[in-house]
Amino acid sequence: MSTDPYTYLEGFGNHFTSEAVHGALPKNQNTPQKCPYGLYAEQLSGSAFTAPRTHNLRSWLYRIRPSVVHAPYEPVKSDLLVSHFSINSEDCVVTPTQLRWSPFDLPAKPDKVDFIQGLKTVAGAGEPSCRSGLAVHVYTANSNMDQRAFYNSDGDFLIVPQHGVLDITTEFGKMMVHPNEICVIQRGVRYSVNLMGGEARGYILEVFGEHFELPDLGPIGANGLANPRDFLTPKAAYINDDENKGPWDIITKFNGKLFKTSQKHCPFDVVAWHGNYAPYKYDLAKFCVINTVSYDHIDPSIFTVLTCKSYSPGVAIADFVIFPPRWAVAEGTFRPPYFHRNCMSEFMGLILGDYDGKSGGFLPGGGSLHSPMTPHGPDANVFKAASEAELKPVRVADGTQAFMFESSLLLSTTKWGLKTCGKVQEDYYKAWGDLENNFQMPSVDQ
Ligand SMILES: O=C(O)Cc1cc(O)ccc1O
Ligand SMILES: [Fe+2]
Repeated sequence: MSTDPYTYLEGFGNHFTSEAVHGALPKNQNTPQKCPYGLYAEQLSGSAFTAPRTHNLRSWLYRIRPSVVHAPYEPVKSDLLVSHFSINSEDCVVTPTQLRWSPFDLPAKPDKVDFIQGLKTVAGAGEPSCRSGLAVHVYTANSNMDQRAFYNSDGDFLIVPQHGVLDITTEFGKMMVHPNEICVIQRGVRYSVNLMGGEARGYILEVFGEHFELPDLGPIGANGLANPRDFLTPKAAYINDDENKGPWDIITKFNGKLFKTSQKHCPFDVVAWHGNYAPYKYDLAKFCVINTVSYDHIDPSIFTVLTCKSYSPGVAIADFVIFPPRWAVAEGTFRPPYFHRNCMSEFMGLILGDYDGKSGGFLPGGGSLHSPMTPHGPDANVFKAASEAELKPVRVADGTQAFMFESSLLLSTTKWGLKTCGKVQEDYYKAWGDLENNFQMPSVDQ
């Protein structure tokens, strides 16, 4: 069990209420003439005011000062962050080549790099101003954000820590996120990340248009996969300026570029809040795994934790899929991932251990990208071993956690991702080179 000093509100998409001080939420209304205890009321919208109820997201924050009390914004250099992936963009390259990255480097000491300074974009599609598309980033950091806070104006971040524990202070309260947990911090929410172990590395899926939802369960029924009650949202917690003197830097990613403003007061001064637009975390070990109990390899969509839907039924802008520890029992079946050519883009990462589709080269903190219609599948060693394995029930993936960001969009790779990071394995294609011609012509008398 990982240690977490904080307590949370349980449930996915609930209309929560949370008070750090009893009586701080106004009774029966959102905007009273005077809020309790002299607080200011502020609404944070996550959807158009007029979005249908099923998709309407907003929270009311009751805070010591409204967020608007700050200096003008100024640009901050942020060359390695990319959010525009058009074919003409100077920042990115398109290639159908199968790509695999060795683990991304942690910052070299004595450089001090915090969570935001350590963000680098690997791939993506679309762009935020038209609210369409996604980006895949990695973060590598070795210092706390301290009195720096961040909010993303472009989209929601689904953060997948691979190494190091993130102690995240948000406007809504505090969350501790360990490797093998994930968190979602939505567009507009302010937060600051401190590192429990001194260093951290992980992956981020950013979606520009819509928000993450639990996948529909169809014939699975009402239960299973990621169960709603296992999602945890912070409880209201605030810092009063008297305890923590400014100035604070507030950084935002706005249409792909970073901007900074400063303010004298702490942004984490929300004494109470209510609503259904709030960050959350989820422990991947709680995933209720469903799979075949008879034969054949089931498509990895059966392991979807969260999805960001497009307007086309059943087609995701991005799915977050995991490959959790489980029993493999399929009879008469080639059990690892099959050879395939997918109309979707598949970016994969590894949190812990190894992945049953590859016999080496895919390591924790690294990644891979298989683009639309680009062939891929088990490497030659995995194919041979799984073709000959005795098919008794076995535990697979114990002590491991691989994941996939799967998108219906074609991902471009950034120049940093393809070249500057220096982590692309040029010989990745050789993983399949030893797959032999095993064809045996039937003899004429058969
Ligand atoms: O390519 C991969 O390793 C991901 C994947 C896993 C699987 O079990 C089936 C299809 C698929 O794309
Ligand atoms: Fe695949």
